[in-house]
Amino acid sequence: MDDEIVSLKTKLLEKERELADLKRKLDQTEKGNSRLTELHESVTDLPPLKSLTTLSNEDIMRFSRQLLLPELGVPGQVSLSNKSVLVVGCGGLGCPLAQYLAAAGIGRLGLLDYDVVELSNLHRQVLHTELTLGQPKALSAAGAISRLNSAIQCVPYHLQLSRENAIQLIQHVLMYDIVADCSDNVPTRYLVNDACVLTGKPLVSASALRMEGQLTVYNYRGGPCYRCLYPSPPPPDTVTNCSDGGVLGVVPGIMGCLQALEVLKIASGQGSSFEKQLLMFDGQEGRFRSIQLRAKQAGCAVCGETPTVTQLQDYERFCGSAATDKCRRLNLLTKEQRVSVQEYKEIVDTSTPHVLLDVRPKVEVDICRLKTSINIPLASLEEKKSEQITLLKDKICELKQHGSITSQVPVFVVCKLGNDSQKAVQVLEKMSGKEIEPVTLKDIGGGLMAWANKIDPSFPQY
Ligand SMILES: Nc1ncnc2c1ncn2[C@@H]1O[C@H](COP(=O)(O)OP(=O)(O)OP(=O)(O)O)[C@@H](O)[C@H]1O
Ligand SMILES: [Zn+2]
Repeated sequence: MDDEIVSLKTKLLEKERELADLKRKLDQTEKGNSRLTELHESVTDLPPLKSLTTLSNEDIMRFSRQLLLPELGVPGQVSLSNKSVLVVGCGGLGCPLAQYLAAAGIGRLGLLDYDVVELSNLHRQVLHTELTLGQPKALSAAGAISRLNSAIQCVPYHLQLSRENAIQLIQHVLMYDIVADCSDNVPTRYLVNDACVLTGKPLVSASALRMEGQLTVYNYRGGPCYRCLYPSPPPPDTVTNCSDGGVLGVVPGIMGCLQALEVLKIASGQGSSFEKQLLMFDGQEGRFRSIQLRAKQAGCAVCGETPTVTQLQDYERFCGSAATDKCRRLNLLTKEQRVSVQEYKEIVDTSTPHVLLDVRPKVEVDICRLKTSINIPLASLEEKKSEQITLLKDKICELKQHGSITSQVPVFVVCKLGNDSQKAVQVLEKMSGKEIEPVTLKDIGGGLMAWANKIDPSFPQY
């Protein structure tokens, strides 16, 4: 009976989570759509980008150092001031990109982001500050940009780019000339690509993770689009983002600056160096490499000769993952194999003998850990590293020797968010009764961040 109640409660919790996710999505779309309408009503008041042909004395003074470049000169600078750029994502790439475009005198900047500024953003998202924590990133970035150059038109969009609003945003009302993809998830990359192909805009795209970065210009002067190179999305669980893999702030800084350089070259009429090339930066080695990309594909679903994608799609379904990097939640186990953090707290409070296995990489364990845990990173478990497995064997042995457990030892597995720990339970299930003694395995749902949120507010979040 008790089991049935626990299982029903777990089911209810899962459904409540799903419902909360759906509500969040609905809320975002509704807010996004109404904001877009409001915004477009307000931006119709913006003066059209002037078809300037000369520079004012103030412009000459402000831009004097770049005006001296024969590659730019007065015609290039005038061209910049007549161009508009939509920046998708005001994070690690979008901040430096927007900063340099504004400083260089681009005519109009659209700054789009659905998220708000968090403390963990400040090491790399250099337009945001301690004073703008909690503010929408689009507004925080717009404030910083306007302080840098009040002459440019800066349009903040605090909303999620979606299939419903992308074409309208890029093509109608304000008409952006160039789009820069500074987002951090695969569905948004396909969405921005398709929207650029359907509206005929060049797309300057970059990414950064850990110590590495990449940059390409898509859909420009006969070059390939993103889909020409990646016709189908990668499996969702092979994609790592900054909050999982980490990133050194200066790496997106470098990539965002390179993106700005290509945007400025396109906007000033010099063309780009990367419409058929992929630039790769390795910050550890301090090395840049550039490789030739495969050409535009006649059979490409969106830019090919007989396209099948003629309007925007459901990209989350296409990619099998959310268009944000916030809520990737795997569901690999049965409810019997999982406990909530509250249930685990009871195990601790009642001093029930058990092993707590933390499967995060060592760098993360060095940041914070639960005192009683032992650490075997998921990768070591998967590789069955004997040294590490011995740690677990010894711990199981210890519990048995103390005589506190006569049946199978319960092993609770934890990680940061409750995804890797599920994979670890699957690996350990196969080892139980073979490489290790038979054990009862339970995953701690939501991981240490759920522990910090729901049980112990003094536990660090990262
Ligand atoms: N579809 C989208 N519409 C609007 N903004 C988006 C969309 N997809 C991603 N973004 C934004 O792009 C930015 C990507 O930047 P970055 O990865 O540096 O930031 P982050 O998501 O805050 O980082 P972290 O992973 O550390 O939390 C984020 O601010 C995110 O909100
Ligand atoms: Zn294509």
